[in-house]
Amino acid sequence: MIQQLINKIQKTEAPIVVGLDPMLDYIPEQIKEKAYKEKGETLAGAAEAIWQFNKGIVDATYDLIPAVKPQIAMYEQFGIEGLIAYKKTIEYCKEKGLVVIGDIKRGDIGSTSAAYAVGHLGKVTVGKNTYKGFDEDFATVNPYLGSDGVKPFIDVCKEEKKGLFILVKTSNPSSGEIQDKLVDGKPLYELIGEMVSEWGREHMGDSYSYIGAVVGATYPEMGKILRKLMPKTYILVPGYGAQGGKAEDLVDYFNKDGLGAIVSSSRGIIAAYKAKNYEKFGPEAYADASRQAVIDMREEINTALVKGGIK
Ligand SMILES: O=c1ccn([C@@H]2O[C@H](COP(=O)(O)O)[C@@H](O)[C@H]2O)c(=O)[nH]1
Repeated sequence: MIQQLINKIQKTEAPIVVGLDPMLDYIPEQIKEKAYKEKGETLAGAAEAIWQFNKGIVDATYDLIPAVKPQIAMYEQFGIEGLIAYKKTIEYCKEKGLVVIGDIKRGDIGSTSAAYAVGHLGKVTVGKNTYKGFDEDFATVNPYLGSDGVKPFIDVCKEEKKGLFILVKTSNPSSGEIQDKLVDGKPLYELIGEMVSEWGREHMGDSYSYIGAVVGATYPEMGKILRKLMPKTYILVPGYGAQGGKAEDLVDYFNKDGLGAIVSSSRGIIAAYKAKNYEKFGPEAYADASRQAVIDMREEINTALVKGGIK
């Protein structure tokens, strides 16, 4: 799957993931009204609204991008109905040829991680039958329970030819409270980066490992260090746009081959119609605003890569 992701990045010339984080506040009134008319102001109504909203965005952007990253929390808040919308979104994105990165941030003791891995990336056996649960292509994993929490995900990825992005240095303001603490004289995120690189060495695709890392766009100095520490690791870079990450800060997350990083933006794309730059589109044309925001993000990143001597 890592090579498929790379091929799509090269084909679209867009090292970009669109984050599908459909908060009700971002969904235009006409979509919510229709969904509530059909299913009421209920969890089912909310789930219908987020599904229709996602569908509009995917239809408007799928030809420009390699991948999407649905954030499971935005669906889980609506209970089972929300999870059905999550699954429908995954299936639809795959039909459209997109790679799906499930932002699930799981990780637990070994036996529980194994169940998460099966449910999201693998197959479960029921009597004589086997079923795929959510069936994302990649999942995000929290490694802070240690290797027994990560290994079950790696085993399923090997079996299913899928991949992971393991949290190394997250984009949020307080990530340093834990992740920057010195352990044996080194920041914890560097130690985790070394572990991810080591796991990746044993699980290589053609040129990059299918065991990737998450490094936030909001910490470019650390991104530069981690790029060198994990040369064969694909880096998922959240925090672009709404959290303040800028294209010119991201050049050092890439390798000289122009690959090695994929930048994620959620609110900056899906709620673009609410931003000043795109307000001319209005809520009716929210999906066109998202399309324009993807085109602009691609241009910003590629221009920064050219200026930085990467492309
Ligand atoms: O370090 C991390 C890891 C994951 N995320 C997730 O990415 C999106 C960011 O949304 P924006 O609207 O583009 O800010 C969201 O789903 C986070 O849970 C992250 O931000 N930082």
